[in-house]
Amino acid sequence: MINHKYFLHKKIKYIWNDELQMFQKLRGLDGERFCSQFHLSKGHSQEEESRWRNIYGFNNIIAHVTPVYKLFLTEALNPFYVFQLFSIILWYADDYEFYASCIVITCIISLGVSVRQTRSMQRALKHTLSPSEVVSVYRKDIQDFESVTSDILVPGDLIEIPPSGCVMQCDAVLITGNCIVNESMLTGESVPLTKTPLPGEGVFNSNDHSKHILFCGTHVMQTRYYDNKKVKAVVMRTGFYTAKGELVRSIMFPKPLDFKFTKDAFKFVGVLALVACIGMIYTIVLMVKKGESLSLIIIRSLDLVTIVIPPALPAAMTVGIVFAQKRLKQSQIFCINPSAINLCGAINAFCFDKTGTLTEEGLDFMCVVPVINGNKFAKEEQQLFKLDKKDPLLVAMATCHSLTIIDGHIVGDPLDLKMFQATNWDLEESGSDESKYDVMTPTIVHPKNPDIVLPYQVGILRMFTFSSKMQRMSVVVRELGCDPVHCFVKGSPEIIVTFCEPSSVPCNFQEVLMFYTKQGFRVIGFAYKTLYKLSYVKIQRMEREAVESNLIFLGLLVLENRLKPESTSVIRKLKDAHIRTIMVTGDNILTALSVARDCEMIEKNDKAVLVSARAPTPSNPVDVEFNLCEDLKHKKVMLDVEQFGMNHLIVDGKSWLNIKKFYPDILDKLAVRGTVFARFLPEQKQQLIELLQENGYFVGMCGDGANDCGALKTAHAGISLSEAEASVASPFTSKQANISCVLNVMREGRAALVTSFGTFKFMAGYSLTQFLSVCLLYWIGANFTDFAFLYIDLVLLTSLGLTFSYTASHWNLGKKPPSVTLIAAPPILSVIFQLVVNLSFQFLLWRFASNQPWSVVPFVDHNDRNYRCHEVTLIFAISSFQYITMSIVFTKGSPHRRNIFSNYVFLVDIIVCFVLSAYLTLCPFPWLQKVLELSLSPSFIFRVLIVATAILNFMISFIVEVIFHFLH
Ligand SMILES: Nc1ncnc2c1ncn2[C@@H]1O[C@H](COP(=O)(O)OP(=O)(O)OP(=O)(O)O)[C@@H](O)[C@H]1O
Repeated sequence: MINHKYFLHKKIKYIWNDELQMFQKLRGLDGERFCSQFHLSKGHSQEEESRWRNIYGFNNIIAHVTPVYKLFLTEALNPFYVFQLFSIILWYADDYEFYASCIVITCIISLGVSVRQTRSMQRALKHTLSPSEVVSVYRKDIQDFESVTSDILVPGDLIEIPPSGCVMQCDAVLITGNCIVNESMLTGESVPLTKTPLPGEGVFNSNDHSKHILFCGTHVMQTRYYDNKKVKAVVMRTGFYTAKGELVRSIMFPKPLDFKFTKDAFKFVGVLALVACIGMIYTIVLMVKKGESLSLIIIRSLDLVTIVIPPALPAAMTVGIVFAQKRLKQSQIFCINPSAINLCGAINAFCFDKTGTLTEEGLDFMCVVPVINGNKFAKEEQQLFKLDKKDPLLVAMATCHSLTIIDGHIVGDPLDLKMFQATNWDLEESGSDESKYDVMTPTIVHPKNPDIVLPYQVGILRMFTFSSKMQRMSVVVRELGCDPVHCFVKGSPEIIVTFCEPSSVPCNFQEVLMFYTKQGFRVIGFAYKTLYKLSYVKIQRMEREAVESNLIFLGLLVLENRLKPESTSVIRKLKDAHIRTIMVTGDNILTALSVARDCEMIEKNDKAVLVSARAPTPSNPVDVEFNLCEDLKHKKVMLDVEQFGMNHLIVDGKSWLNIKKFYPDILDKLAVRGTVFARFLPEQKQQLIELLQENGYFVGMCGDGANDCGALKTAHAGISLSEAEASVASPFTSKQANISCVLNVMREGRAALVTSFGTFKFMAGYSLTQFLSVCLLYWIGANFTDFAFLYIDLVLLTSLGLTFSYTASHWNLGKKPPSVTLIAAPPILSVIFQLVVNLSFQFLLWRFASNQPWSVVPFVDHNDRNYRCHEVTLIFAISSFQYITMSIVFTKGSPHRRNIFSNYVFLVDIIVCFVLSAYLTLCPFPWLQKVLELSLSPSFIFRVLIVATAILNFMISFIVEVIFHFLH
């Protein structure tokens, strides 16, 4: 047994590296190594395996359900409860026994609730994790496969993937055979993918070779290998180091979000601590002057600290998030990182993927445009049966895809599926009848209604899968009984022509391409070449570059990709809310522009300006052009983005790359003004999001495919449209397959954010006013009674508890009357009143929300600090005066002094209230604009309600005062 120094952090092991003299994160076999090493792997012997297990541990992802006592202890040690404990001791020492006892009870209850919540979350997570399965693993020592449970697997093991498929229990590199997998857990995309064996040469890189990796938790639906040989894979990562492990870790330990609001909240708590210090000094000076005992001075001054810093603040601020998450779940939107919900409320730019997100996943076949006579486009053809069955373009469409048959149905990429259906050919997977071929092929295709005498069948011998980064895929095929093999390549037309002999590309290629893309069609290019005397083995060894070179251009396939019906209205609503909408897509720039116009991202009368940039040359040191898209031929060269005013800039991936490299000073402007970013590679999508974030935007991203993963992860709020309930790709996953989930997420985000703001203000205002009152009372030689504290804190807490879920904030406190009969009345009245007010506020909020979702938020403009400050000041003022009024009635001081003071404050209270109401409703000049803007929104009603609540509370105070007067 090897002993190694290590520590575990969030389920990941960090091992001491003697050479580097530092701890290093443990990795699987994804470190630096050659691809050939995987192919040469012979697995482990049992002894080797136990040595590896000593380092990597068992291959299981276990989410433990922590015992209650442990959870209780862990929770009790959290600073909030430690602070509470300190306060409770202090209160007991200060003879506030009853109050302290009540707080002990509430603490125990709230501890119990949070322990229960954590346990139910842990149990739910545990249920989603599947138990270990039996796998067949190769043993070097016995030179054969043996069945073992998956939890003993270690990196380097050679395993067999069963023909009927399985759920992967580890990350493994495929070395022989093909696998059809569903990776929705990983990418959100539920289209079956074909995984092919790792090439034999080159340096292994887990990102670049992801098409050859079977990821843990993904579903292998079927495997393929010739002659029923075993499909083998080498285990690369196990346990929490795998893709599924990463997902579970991201649920268990969500990424802390760097949100300004949280930072500001912490800063504010710092300010409160400062206020507490000032209070302490004030108390010490005051009490020393009055000649109080040392113990009393210590207790009273520390007491102030417990008042100023509200210990329940962090807990209270998350309540809005909990409710938002629940409601999101009801609308089939799942969230694995709840703290991202608050961030959604601050989003001011939203990026959308095009295909499958704004437009339908499925496509409609429009036509093909074949090339004839060497290099001329023929007329477009909509009826493919008119083409000869051996026409290379038709054969390319029938063979160049990654379709497969599962449960008797042809499945795969929607584009491939539509293209194949249009050919009216049949697809057969290799089965019993493999004798037809000199070598066995996994898939054959042939025209429907085959010619019995001279059947025409084509076998697909090799496939290079589609990758967004390469924008193409290719196949090597051979006609049954014939020698030559054909290589067919299909992909984005711009890329395909770069691999073609220039003489085979029609000279009007750009014009024809533009003709279709301008109308919003999705255009795919085809090319091919023929090779002779290639054995099956040679074909299997061919490099992708050898297949995809010196090609002959075959023609174009035109498909229609319709807009989803919900897209336009959602985009319009986002624009109404002044949220920037951006399209970032892998498709052609003109197709993207046309879709952007259709969904009104670029409105009818708006101008779109195409930005194209090339590398500088000595004669042209700044080669950047800005062309108005309506008239591409008329080149309008300008160098300053500013000159285009509010026009929409559109740019493609190539120009973006050049701008990034050669003209970085205009990159920021481009990101800020750009509306359509087309032909973007997955990493460019991510770069754009990062750049927007650097420019101060809170960015959301909605996408559906594997090519959006990076962007979804980087965005503040990534929403993945997927059938899976959770994917590692993004914090949010929506089962609604359209972008209306964006509105839901943002609405809930805004509501949660407002609740957090409100709760924060309430808690801070509450503690500050209590602080003021107590300071005042110390000054007049009095303090709250035990019951007064209890009443203030508990009534408040009760009303808070009842209304947390619904309201942003509330500022009213009850009033303790002098006679026993009236003691209960104001608190009950107050709670009922608060409840009614808040429920009606909630009702109004949601009523308005459904009609005009974007006006519900008081903080429409988050950057307007003045506006926020004013609001805080107002509410502080109201609550302070109310609090002071009430505090005087509760004092332990002489009734005489209390009365005089009470009446005096009461009067000031009413005057202030009147002034504030007038200020709120009439609003002087600098505010007029804002108030008018807000007067239609419930936030205005909310303000009126606050004032009304305040007035009613004063009226209650007044009645109590009158009764008090009569009683004495
Ligand atoms: N199955 C496929 N085979 C060959 N080429 C394809 C295939 N699917 C897409 N392409 C080409 O590759 C390009 C890039 O594809 P990618 O999936 O990155 O983006 P997209 O689907 O066009 O758009 P979006 O990013 O909006 O989803 C496509 O525009 C198309 O020209």
